[in-house]
Amino acid sequence: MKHIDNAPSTPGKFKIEKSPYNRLRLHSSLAKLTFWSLVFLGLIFVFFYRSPSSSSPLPSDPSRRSLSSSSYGGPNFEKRVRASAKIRSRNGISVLVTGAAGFVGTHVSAALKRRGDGVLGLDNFNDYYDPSLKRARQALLERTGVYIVEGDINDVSLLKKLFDIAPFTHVMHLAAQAGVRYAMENPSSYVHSNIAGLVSLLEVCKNANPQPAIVWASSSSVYGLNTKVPFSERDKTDQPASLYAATKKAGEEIAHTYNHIYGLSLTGLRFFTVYGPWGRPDMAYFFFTRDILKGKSIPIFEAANHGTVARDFTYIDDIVKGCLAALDTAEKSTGSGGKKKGPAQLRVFNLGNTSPVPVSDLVSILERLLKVKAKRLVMKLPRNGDVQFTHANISLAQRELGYKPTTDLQMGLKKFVRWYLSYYGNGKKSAQ
Ligand SMILES: O=C(O)[C@H]1O[C@H](OP(=O)(O)OP(=O)(O)OC[C@H]2O[C@@H](n3ccc(=O)[nH]c3=O)[C@H](O)[C@@H]2O)[C@H](O)[C@@H](O)[C@H]1O
Repeated sequence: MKHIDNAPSTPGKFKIEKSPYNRLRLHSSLAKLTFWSLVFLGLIFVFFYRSPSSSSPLPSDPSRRSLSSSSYGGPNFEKRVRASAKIRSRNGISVLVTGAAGFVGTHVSAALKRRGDGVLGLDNFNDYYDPSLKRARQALLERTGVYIVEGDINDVSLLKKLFDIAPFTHVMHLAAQAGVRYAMENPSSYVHSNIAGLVSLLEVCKNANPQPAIVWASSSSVYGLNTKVPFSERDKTDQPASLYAATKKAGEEIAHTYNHIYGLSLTGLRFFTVYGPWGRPDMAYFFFTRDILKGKSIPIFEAANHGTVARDFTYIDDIVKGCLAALDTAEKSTGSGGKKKGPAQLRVFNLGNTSPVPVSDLVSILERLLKVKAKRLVMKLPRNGDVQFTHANISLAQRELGYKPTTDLQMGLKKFVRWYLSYYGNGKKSAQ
């Protein structure tokens, strides 16, 4: 390094001297300079190629979120992937869970692991909301033996590599750009994750041998401006009210295509406003809790003419049961080598609670649980993609999956608040 420090900083500072001795010295200096420059460049090259991309915070630009698959590999990586994906129970399944550091992904991964299934997580740890919460979920899963590979669903070569190492029987696809209102701020992130990401995952699944069965997260938002309640899977879903909803609806159509052409077994689950411990800080119940504790006012939306805005809030444990039942009842894909060999299963289910609750009642329950009066700021429902109400008809899921939600909002929020206060230290530390 000393030689580099001593080297002239600009070529103009070189003085060409005429004597053979000086020429020799010059040649020798040039050789040394070239040698140490190469060593230096080599070190820079090694540093950039070997250092894990995770050491730097992920950029928020979704097109730059994908991590290079060249940074994955080696015997240690493969060993971890294999161990995590290994089935440890009779009749168990091996599941690739995308979005495993997310809210639903963490709970589903833990539940699968608990019953002896093989589980490998995949997550890009993006900064849509506080990544430290995702890291805490990751630590939780690691303790149960679930390894989360840090990578993006758009990284086809990484996905292929994972399928080469562990021939998954199932994929639980939960990685997505969530949030209804954020779609107006960052539309391209929805296209990147919910459309392009889904397609790259399905491309890899269709070529895998054997093809896995896929269960994935659609959304109640596909019902959009529907006014007929409760929402049934047979209802039309051609009036999405947000880009988020439109990308989830597009996902359902893309699923149809891959089922039709390649024989992939696909099950879409329309989740209805899922809440609970380890939840998402961008959701109303979560940031209402934070802001009530801080004494900040909370905006409560109401529809025209003081119309009630309501949601069919669904507790996470009920959703997990629905996800596991969907995996357990999924039939095998029928294709192989990218070719369809026969008709394959294609399903869509509502996973809701079937009892919509007005947002103002949600706030009242939180006030009681937190023992703090909320500063309510009632305002007109902004035109930002929100719909006035959601209400699931779950008879199909009941019949086919044995799905039966058991936790009402009162009980579910009690569990959430208990977790919130323990995680954020009785409100002293608070969610971002
Ligand atoms: O079922 C889904 O598929 C979606 O569920 C969730 O969306 P939503 O049902 O809109 O939940 P969430 O934002 O918690 O707002 C809850 C209520 O509070 C109202 N709300 C919201 C914000 C606010 O400031 N004030 C307010 O009254 C608001 O009008 C609404 O009535 C997921 O975020 C989404 O990713 C997707 O999975």
